[in-house]
Amino acid sequence: MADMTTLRFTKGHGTENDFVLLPDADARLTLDADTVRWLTDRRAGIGGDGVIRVVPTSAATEDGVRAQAGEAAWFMDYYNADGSVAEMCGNGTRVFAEYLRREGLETGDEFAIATRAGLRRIRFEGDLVATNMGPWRLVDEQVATRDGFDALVRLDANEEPWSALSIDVGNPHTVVALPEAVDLATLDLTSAPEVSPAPPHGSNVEFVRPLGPGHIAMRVHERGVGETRSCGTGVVAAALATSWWAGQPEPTQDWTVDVPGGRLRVRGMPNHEVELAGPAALVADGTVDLPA
Ligand SMILES: N[C@@H](CCC[C@H](N)C(=O)O)C(=O)O
Repeated sequence: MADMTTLRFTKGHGTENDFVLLPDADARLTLDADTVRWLTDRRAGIGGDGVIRVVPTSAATEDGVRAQAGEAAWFMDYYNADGSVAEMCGNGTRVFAEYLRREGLETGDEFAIATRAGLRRIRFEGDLVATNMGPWRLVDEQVATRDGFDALVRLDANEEPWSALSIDVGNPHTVVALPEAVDLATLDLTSAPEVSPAPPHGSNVEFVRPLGPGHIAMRVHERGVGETRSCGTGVVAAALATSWWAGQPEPTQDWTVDVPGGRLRVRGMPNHEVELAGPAALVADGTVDLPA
């Protein structure tokens, strides 16, 4: 359990991917998996897809995070609902940035935040928050270049697997090109899709349906969570995969990605980087007493 019993929290979401934010300016909070699971429980706790600890970058325990302290004052310490630690969360970056500004911890329209996947640059753009998601890479470039796909995914052991592409955007993703005959809306994502070859650290899995030029719909099964109503890194991976399959390895147009919780924009940037833009909302503040 954490080393204190009453915690302040803020609840926020980005396209209904929802998080419990825990301020920890003094870096006194140690989160274990039980505490995270309890906080994210939608019946017994507060409820959320993940927990974000808001902590000074200089106080992070990981060397790779502390190394970002010169450029980013605050570290987005991210946990999935099952208590596992994740490298990155695209929707989380916007909610985290919105929180930092509301609390006066950052004051400009542009600043950087620290994540386990490296520095992420934030830009406020009207009602939207844009995050430079950094560089991305194909997990198996050789196979992906030759075949367009490098993985197989199935939801049901009795069905034929679907072709997929593995992309790393700071965290692992497997994007499925859904056959036309399959209805995206009625896919059963209640259990984790089977991915082969099995990714060494698991994978978030996205299911994509093209809707028109530069426009796709997506549903996602998140590693460490289950189906969520949005996943920012997943949206980026889905746009990159669709662009790749269309013969455009570096996206030159904006992609609009519809998810059950809303709409996000993906934009190719110089130097093989990609930007994600969308809304961020802080909806509640309170205190919570952790069970003994
Ligand atoms: N919802 C996030 C991704 C959160 C982490 C993910 N479940 C993982 O384990 O990699 C997003 O918006 O990117």
